[in-house]
Formats: sequence, C-alpha cells, structure tokens
Amino acid sequence: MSYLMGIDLGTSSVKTVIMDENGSIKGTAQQSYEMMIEKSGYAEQDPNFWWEAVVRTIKQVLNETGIHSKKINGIGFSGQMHGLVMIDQNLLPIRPAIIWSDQRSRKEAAEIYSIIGRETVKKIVMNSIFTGFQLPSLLWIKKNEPFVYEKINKVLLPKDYIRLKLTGECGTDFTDASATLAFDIQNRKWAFDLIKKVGLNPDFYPEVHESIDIAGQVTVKAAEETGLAPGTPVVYGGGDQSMQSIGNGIVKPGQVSLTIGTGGQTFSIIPEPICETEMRTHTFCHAVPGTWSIMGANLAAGLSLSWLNKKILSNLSYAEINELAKQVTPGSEGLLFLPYLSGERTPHMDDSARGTFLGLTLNHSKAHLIRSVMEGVVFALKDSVEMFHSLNIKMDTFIASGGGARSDIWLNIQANILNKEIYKVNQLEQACTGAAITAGVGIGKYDSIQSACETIIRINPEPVRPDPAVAGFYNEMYELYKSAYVQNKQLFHQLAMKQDF
Ligand SMILES: Nc1ncnc2c1ncn2[C@@H]1O[C@H](COP(=O)(O)OP(=O)(O)O)[C@@H](O)[C@H]1O
Ligand SMILES: O=C(CO)[C@@H](O)[C@H](O)COP(=O)(O)O
Repeated sequence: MSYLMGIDLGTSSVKTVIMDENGSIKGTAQQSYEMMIEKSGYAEQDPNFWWEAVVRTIKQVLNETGIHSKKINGIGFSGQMHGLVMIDQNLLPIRPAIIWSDQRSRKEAAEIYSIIGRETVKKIVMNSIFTGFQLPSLLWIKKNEPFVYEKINKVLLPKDYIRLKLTGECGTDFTDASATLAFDIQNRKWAFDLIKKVGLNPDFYPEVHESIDIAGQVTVKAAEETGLAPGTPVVYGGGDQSMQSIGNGIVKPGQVSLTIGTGGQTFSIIPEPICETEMRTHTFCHAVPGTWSIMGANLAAGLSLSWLNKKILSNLSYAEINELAKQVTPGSEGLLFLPYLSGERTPHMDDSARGTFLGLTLNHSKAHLIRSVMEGVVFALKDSVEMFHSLNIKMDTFIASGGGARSDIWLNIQANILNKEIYKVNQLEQACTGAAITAGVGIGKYDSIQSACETIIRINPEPVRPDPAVAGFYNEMYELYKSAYVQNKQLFHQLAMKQDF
C-alpha cells in the first residue's frame, strides 16, 4: 500500500493527514496558533511559527501511524488564501505575514481602483479590490514600511512558504495566484501591466503552476527536520477553498459547498469565468485544470463563534456550546446577530461593516447569544446562495464543510435557514484530502482529480432536512437580517472612523 500526505495550513491551525491510495485517512495531527492583532484591524501570522507547527504535525502523524516515511509517495498542500508572505534573497521571511483578515490596506485598495479603474479590475482581476488581499497589502508595505519593501526578493502565499521550506523551490499555483488581485483570471497569468501600473515590482511574483504539478522533492535538510524521506515528491497544491472543494467532491457544476471554517465560504465550480456585476462574489481559478470557481466569502463565520466563546464567554467546550444552542428556539427569541466582526465581503464588500447584536432583552442569556451567532453566520451564507441564484449558478446538492459542520445544531440551522437538504461527505478532513488527492494525481497514482474524487469521496446518503415551519419562520428573519445592514450601514462607517481615539 502507498500513502499520500495532505497539509492544510489554516488560519486557526495546521492539519496534516496521511491518506492511503484508496482514500482512507490513516492519521491526522493538528497544531493550533493565533492571529497576531497588534492594532484593531490588523491580522498577522509569523511564517516561522507556521513552519514549526507543520514540522510538529508531520512528526506526530508519522509517529502515531507508524507509517515509514519512505511509503509517503507524494505531498500536497492546502492553505489559507490571499495573504502576503515576503521573503528576502536568502529565502527567509522579512517580517510576519499580513493575512487575509487584515484590514489596514483600505486606502491602498481605493488607490488601486483610482489608478486602474473599476472596469479594468472587472475585466482582468474579476474580483473586488479588498483589504487583506496580497496586492493592496503589498502596496501598504511599499508606502508604510519601505525598508521591508526594499528587501523583498519574492512574495508568496502562505502555503507556498511551507513548500519552499520542504523543497527549496519558490512558486505558486493558479488557485492561490488568482486570489491575490494581481492575476489575469481569464488568461491564467500574472497581470504584469496592472502590477507595474500600481507601482509594484513584477519581479516579486513567482512562477505559477497547476496544483497537480510537481514542484520539487523534500530536501535533505527538510527531511532531517521533519522525519520525511529526502526526495519525496511535492506538488504545488492550492488555496484552501479549492482543496476543500476537491475533498468534498465538488468537481462538476451543480454541487455547492457551504463551509464554516474561520471564514465562511459558499463555493461551486464553473466552466468559464463569470463576474458578478458589482463583483460581490469571487471568481478564481480552480484546481481542476481548465475550470474556475465562484465563491461567496464571509470573513467571520467560525471566527464569530470563537470570538464569542473566547472573549465574551468563558471558553466553553464545543459540546457545551452546541448543547446551549439547542436549548433556544429558532430565532433566538428575537435576537439577531450580524457577523461582520472584521467587515464583510459577500454581499457587501464593505470593510467598515461591523458586528452587531440587535434586539437584546433582559431575557437573553449566553445560550441565546450562541444560537444567534450561529444563525447570523448562516444568514450570511444564505446571502451568497441568493447571489448564486441571481447568477444562474446550478445548485443541486449542498455539502456542509469546515469545523462548523461538526455541530449537529449548526447543520440543522443551515438546513432550515437555507430551506435545503444539507449533505456531508465521508471524508472528515476535506482540505487535507483535497491536498493529498492533488499529490496523488501529480505522482500519477490517479488519472485526474475527477476520477480520484469518484473513487474516494462519497456523499452520505442521509441529509439533514429542513422543517417547513421553521424554514418559513427563518425566511421572515432573513428579511430582517438583510435590512439590518442597509439600515445601519452609515452608522457602521461612522463607528469604523472612530476606531482610533
Ligand atoms: N464541534 C464544533 N461545534 C461547533 N463549532 C465548531 C466545532 N468544531 C469547530 N467549530 C467551528 O469551526 C471553526 C474552525 O473551523 P476549521 O475548519 O477547523 O478552521 P480553519 O480551517 O479556518 O483553521 C471554529 O472557529 C468553530 O467556530
Ligand atoms: O479568505 C478566504 C477565502 O476567500 C479563506 O478561505 C481564507 O483562505 C481562510 O480560510 P479558513 O482558514 O477559514 O479555512
């Protein structure tokens, strides 16, 4: 039997799995880390900490499974998207990475629009210029930390740094490159003209490859650090949403994944790139060669619940959280939560949107806060589903994914708010599975991503079904949810301006 390794560099943790060629997960290791929030609106992580955490998970999973490193035939990656990792001539990180949830580059995003114009953005980049994406973050560095900018040799996406540590090779893949805002989505190449126009150095951008291409082999040094065998082939892998969708078997139109991870994502595959009129959804390259993805993105999904739990409640266990949520009736007795704790992408593309509890009364307890956060996150997913409808995206099957899919009550809320049957797949660690599958295709173990998914991924036959009465009630709540943003938008913007005294 041969084995594949999938590494998912998430925002809250890194997970590493060993999967056999039939798709059976033999072992999983996880290491958590925090975001560094130096100032309100900032979000950074140190690539050195990522690497240390990755090393620990690789050692742990090899140890616990007892699988000899020489039997690992290929390694693939999935990674949090959009972030800016800056490395110098010696291939070392110059400073902590500015990650996707960072909001410091508001001015730079506006500047990029004014330099290249909204129509060109729509035609080439096909995505809104938004804080936390690599291009505006890099422009921020150029303006605010010129001493860092001067030292840059290459800019990478988060998981690309881990691949560099394993193989010594710099590079990226289409899924992640297309989510930097410096990429020509239709033609699948760096938008060098645009990069130059905004005053950035095109030499910073590494080569771009298919997710299934082999990037290199594990070096002797990396082998000593991790316990992997030197010479093990390593593929490029992809952004977490693309990898997660492969782990969910989303390889043909009609299948939609609903992810509640740190962020929230509604994702489907499309045969040609399309752009929503106001660029309120994302259009990126998908890992299945020659295809694209359409995605609704919510910035604080699982993050809203972990914020509530860590900062407001007293670090309850998930079992306690889910039990408390179950004790409250649908609608949280008139309490409505807007999950815009770090602004919102779909559908508002508004970095000044703010999180809100509306309708608090003396009767509300922590159980109500928990349920209402879960409901607010799913209303945000519904916004993306509605947007997919307006774009005529085929939606036959909805598959729940991410940490939030481990909660039965959150699945139940998804079925009722969306008024859809919600399925899950047999694989638990979907992003790692997607990463391992790309490695398997890269080394020739599987013919294609699609054929690997057909063999490995199974949709569980029993979905979570909506209850018509609850779904009808939630439909009314959804109208209130939508109007809450419209009615408070101006106030959110005024409050965002008051963040610094
Ligand atoms: N058992 C659970 N019950 C409820 N929510 C959960 C559970 N497990 C994880 N979550 C939610 O999922 C989030 C983490 O999801 P995950 O997909 O692991 O994140 P990431 O890939 O961003 O690191 C947590 O913030 C939490 O809100
Ligand atoms: O911002 C996006 C997608 O646009 C996220 O996919 C990030 O890439 C982080 O994802 P998780 O850590 O929540 O999985």
